[in-house]
Amino acid sequence: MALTPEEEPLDSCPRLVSDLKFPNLLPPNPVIKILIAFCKNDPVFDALVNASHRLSLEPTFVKSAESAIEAFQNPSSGGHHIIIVDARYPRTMEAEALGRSIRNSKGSQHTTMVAVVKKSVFEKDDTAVISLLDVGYNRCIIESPHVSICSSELRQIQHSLVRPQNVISTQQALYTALHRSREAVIITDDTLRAQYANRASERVLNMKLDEIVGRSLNDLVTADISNILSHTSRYKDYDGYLTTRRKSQESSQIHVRAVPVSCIGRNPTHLVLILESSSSALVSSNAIGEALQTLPQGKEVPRGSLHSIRRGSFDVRSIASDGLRRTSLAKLSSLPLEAPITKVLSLLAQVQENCSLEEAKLLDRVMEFLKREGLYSPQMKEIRTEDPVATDLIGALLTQGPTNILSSRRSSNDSIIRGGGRPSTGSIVFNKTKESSELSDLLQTALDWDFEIFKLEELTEKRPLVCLGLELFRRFDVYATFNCDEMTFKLWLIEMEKHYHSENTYHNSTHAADVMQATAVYLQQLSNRELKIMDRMDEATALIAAATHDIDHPGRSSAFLCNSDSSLALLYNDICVLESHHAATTFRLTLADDKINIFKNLDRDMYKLARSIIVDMILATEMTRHFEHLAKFVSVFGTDVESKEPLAPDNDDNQILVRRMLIKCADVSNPTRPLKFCVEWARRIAEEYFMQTDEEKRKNLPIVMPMFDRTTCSISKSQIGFIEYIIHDMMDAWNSFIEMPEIIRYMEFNYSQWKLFEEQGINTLSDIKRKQMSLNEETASSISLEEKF
Ligand SMILES: Nc1ncnc2c1ncn2[C@@H]1O[C@@H]2COP(=O)(O)O[C@H]2[C@H]1O
Repeated sequence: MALTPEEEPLDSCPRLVSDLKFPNLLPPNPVIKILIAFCKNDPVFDALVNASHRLSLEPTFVKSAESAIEAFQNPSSGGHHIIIVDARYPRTMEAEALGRSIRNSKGSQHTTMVAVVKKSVFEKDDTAVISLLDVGYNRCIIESPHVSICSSELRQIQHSLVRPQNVISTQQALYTALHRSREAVIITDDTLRAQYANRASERVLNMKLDEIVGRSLNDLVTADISNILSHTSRYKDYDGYLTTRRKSQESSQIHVRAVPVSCIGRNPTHLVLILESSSSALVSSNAIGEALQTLPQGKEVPRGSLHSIRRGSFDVRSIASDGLRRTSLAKLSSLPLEAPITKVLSLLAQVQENCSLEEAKLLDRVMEFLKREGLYSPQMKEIRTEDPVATDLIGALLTQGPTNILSSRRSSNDSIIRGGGRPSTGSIVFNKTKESSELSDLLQTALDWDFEIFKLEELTEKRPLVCLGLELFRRFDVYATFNCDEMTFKLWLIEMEKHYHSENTYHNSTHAADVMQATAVYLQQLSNRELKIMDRMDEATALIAAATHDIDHPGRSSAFLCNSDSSLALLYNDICVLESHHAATTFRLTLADDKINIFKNLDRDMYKLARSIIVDMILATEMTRHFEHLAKFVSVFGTDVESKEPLAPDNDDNQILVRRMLIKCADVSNPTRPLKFCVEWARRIAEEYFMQTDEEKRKNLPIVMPMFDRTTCSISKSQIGFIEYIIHDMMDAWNSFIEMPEIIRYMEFNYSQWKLFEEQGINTLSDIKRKQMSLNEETASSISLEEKF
């Protein structure tokens, strides 16, 4: 039968260590090295040498105190387990001085020092022996010329002194492990006074180590200590929650596991406390944290392996590894709960274990931010603009839901809700003469960035969407991709355009046609690049989304709809009201009539795909998530214009980012168009904003953008702010992806012109109109903008 390590004879297992119940950390270097410092080779010396050979020790011999110190301190010696010094002749070998020097040398704390003394020393009195012990010798032995006596002495020294020292020496490695441990560990005596604390406990308790060690647990946490002791004195682990007494911070809940340990005797002499605060929990899912809070507190748990001691950690697997918790959390742990952000938090928690207290505090703050909603959404206060018009505009664009009543003005007029503008139901009959050659000439330029959108509006009597749509759908093979005839698309476009409100100055079908045209130019540019970024289905769905992205827009913002308790705001719970309505209207109208159902020939999977792309793209035009979309795009594709090799979207997530960015850039492309278009769009949006403010005043509603008052507003300033805060960075990022430097050139030129206008006092709508007339004259006399750059 195999013997257990404890039962094996010591000689056959020289590295065995007494009766520790945990797996031993084996001492290094099983060969025991012995340094024998004897000034002369007499029979006593010979007997010791023979005995050390008999015990397979590795001896080194020196003849003086100096050479003994040198040999001991020599790094190549690798350290000696035993030093035997001849203390019989103090004049030739100063044993006490040598002992002192050795003990003062680095690395001697685990070396056993033995002095050989004359028999007469023992017989007289023990003062000489005590002096030797006092300077650091562990043992004094009587000189003997007999090998067997020396061998017996050495064997006893080896067992009673060297081996325990070897075991103790390995504690250094265990303390290092403990000190670097992720979990906070505090070891207290049996009265719960801290005797040891590792580095992680600094973070959990927010105290320095020297403030923790020596303190009673009562001073460190709020806890019913008697409750803990009542468990641990009966050799039961305690498992529960304590509240920290954090310095200059709010106190927080920590999970504690107290494990009683007995170092001497039968009763616990120490308690090992394993602490974990919520911020360093490995699994930061709130669901799990809450689940834990609901578990029984201060529960007695069976004593067990090291594995079960680790249960204090919020690691799902270790939590689920024991009794009650296994049953209650088994389901949770088997669910795919880990989100990417959870992994990030977990990695940061790991970093936190090995950093300074200051760094750990900073990481705590970082982790708090990461746990918040809307990671990419800037808070309004972080956008600093001196100009109130820009503040108004950017604030309104980035804010969802009803206007904060405290931050807006109200007029005194009492009135009720404004209904959405009624879509015109007139059928589309083009003026044959206008439609003819001029129109077809214009459509030839359908993919030019300086496409004359307002000329198309005029030629089509404010119905540009159908004409341009048919042209672009043809160019991008949309009919083939959807396996659907041109007539269905024509009827569909007519129906969609009918649901744009022609009375809106900005959000009408000309804006839809303009966004669709920008989308087409971007698609064309992407397909010109070597990279296969968009397939035919991507192109078709992008054009369709652009055509309908503002359908049935009431000419008022979502905030207005929320403030006026409109039915749409009620339907969509004040969330993403308009964009949800545009997407829903697109599908509701399209599916309602087979004659216009452009999806009718797609199989179910294709239809689902097309629908999800279109809905996602329309929703992406919602401005409250502008910075989120932009930041995600930049984080994947960067903004390095110099980089010649654009990154291809290599997965579905990245493909989505490109589509969203594409429609967003098309939606607000007006500041990147030639100046005369840019100015006209600015005039149109300003007029729409003014109408909203007029109505808000009339109806005593909160005023979403108080600065957009037709009597006082500076349109130039609003455009400067819009370009600075919304357009500039987005177009930079987009240009670096698709390489269309003209959008940057136009944007920069337009920006400089708005600055000039502002200096010249060109601010109001009538100022802008006058400016437009002069711009048109300039164009007529063919002064190209390019020449002006
Ligand atoms: N030139 C501009 N000046 C100010 N705001 C603009 C301009 N162009 C677009 N916008 C705003 O940006 C928004 C983008 O989404 P919407 O089309 O819903 O509504 C648009 C306007 O509110």
